[in-house]
Amino acid sequence: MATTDPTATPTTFDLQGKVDRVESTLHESRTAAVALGSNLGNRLETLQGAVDALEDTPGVRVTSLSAVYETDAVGGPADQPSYFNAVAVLRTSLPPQDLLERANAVEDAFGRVRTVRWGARTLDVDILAYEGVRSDDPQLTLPHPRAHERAFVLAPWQDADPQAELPGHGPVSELLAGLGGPEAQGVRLRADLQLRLPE
Ligand SMILES: Nc1ncnc2c1ncn2[C@@H]1O[C@H](COP(=O)(O)OP(=O)(O)OP(=O)(O)O)[C@@H](O)[C@H]1O
Ligand SMILES: Nc1nc2c(c(=O)[nH]1)N=C(CO)CN2
Repeated sequence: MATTDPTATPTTFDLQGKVDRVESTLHESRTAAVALGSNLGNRLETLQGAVDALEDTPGVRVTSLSAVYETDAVGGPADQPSYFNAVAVLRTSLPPQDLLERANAVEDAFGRVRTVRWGARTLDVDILAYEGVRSDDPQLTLPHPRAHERAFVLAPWQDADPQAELPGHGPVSELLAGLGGPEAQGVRLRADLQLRLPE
């Protein structure tokens, strides 16, 4: 009888997973750094929209924002428009994989089309680091495998968090200095532009 009783039928509903999520939302908050880039459309509006969308995510709070940098495109097809790049520092209770899913959803919401590797895009959202987590999973490599060699990442990251460290590589400020500073890679501060930290 018990097997036909609907109140006693096993279900695929993942109650434990749900409980784990609620628990993590309530109790655990970690620091993550996220790189934002845009070289198509209204670049500033898109970066601000991405910041707002991240802040609107349950379990995510944007705690610090960099200045806006205009940067020469690195890699991909020649003659791409320049990028606007920025970095947001977050406190989040989302696990890394959920944060990546949200980052990809925000890219999609801003019309990101994936065709050519490193091709022009309305919006790129990369997770630079998540607390001290190290992972070589190709779906989510942490820290970001190319962050240490990219002035378009390091210069805004240093703004948003002057004490930032890239796990396994050292202080962001030293990595940036080691590249010859922002200008050596065509990274220019746009002091006339600013992103707003959500209220
Ligand atoms: N730290 C990370 N942040 C974002 N995506 C990552 C990360 N590690 C691995 N990935 C994976 O990389 C895949 C390709 O991402 P994407 O197309 O945005 O690359 P890209 O930004 O063009 O290049 P790059 O990885 O050099 O910044 C994503 O589908 C994602 O699963
Ligand atoms: N200047 C600049 N170049 C890039 C960027 C970027 O955000 N800025 N993103 C890339 C893939 O993530 C590839 N090249």
